[in-house]
Amino acid sequence: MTEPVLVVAGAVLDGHRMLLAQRDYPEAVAGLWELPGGKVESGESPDQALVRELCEELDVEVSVGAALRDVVSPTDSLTLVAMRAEIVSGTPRAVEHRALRWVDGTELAHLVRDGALVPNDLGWAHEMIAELQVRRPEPS
Ligand SMILES: Nc1nc2c([nH]c(=O)n2[C@H]2C[C@H](O)[C@@H](COP(=O)(O)OP(=O)(O)OP(=O)(O)O)O2)c(=O)[nH]1
Repeated sequence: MTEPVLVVAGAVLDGHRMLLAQRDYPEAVAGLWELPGGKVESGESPDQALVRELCEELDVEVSVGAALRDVVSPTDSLTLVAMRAEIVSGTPRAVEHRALRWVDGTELAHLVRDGALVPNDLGWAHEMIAELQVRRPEPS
């Protein structure tokens, strides 16, 4: 039996906001928002793969933190893990995506409500909405 493909995605955080990337392909998910990332290659750890993917896709260097709670297995052949990350150098730009945007917990909740997130990321979205709301600064 072939091993499932492991995909690692980054919950890139800056204070109370998280970075989302808008897919450009395939057609079924084009225009929907996801956590940037990609497939772990042979010989790589998930952390190494995430650093490489975010360099390729966003042109930034990141440090990788803790994984999100849910591991998503939409099919027998695909496993998705998401890890928190912070940018240590560079300003993200959409190298392979249609667009990028930073969202706070409320904006992320609205994207979920509107069906604008890739379906496989919904489990992570609920975890991140709660986390981003806690990180939100008190109104002054
Ligand atoms: N990157 C990423 N992929 C996701 C997410 N959710 C989700 O179901 N996927 C799926 C879509 C694809 O089947 C697979 C990863 O595709 P990808 O196109 O990002 O990966 P990649 O850069 O390594 O691949 P490729 O385009 O070079 O073939 O995981 C997510 O949040 N981020």
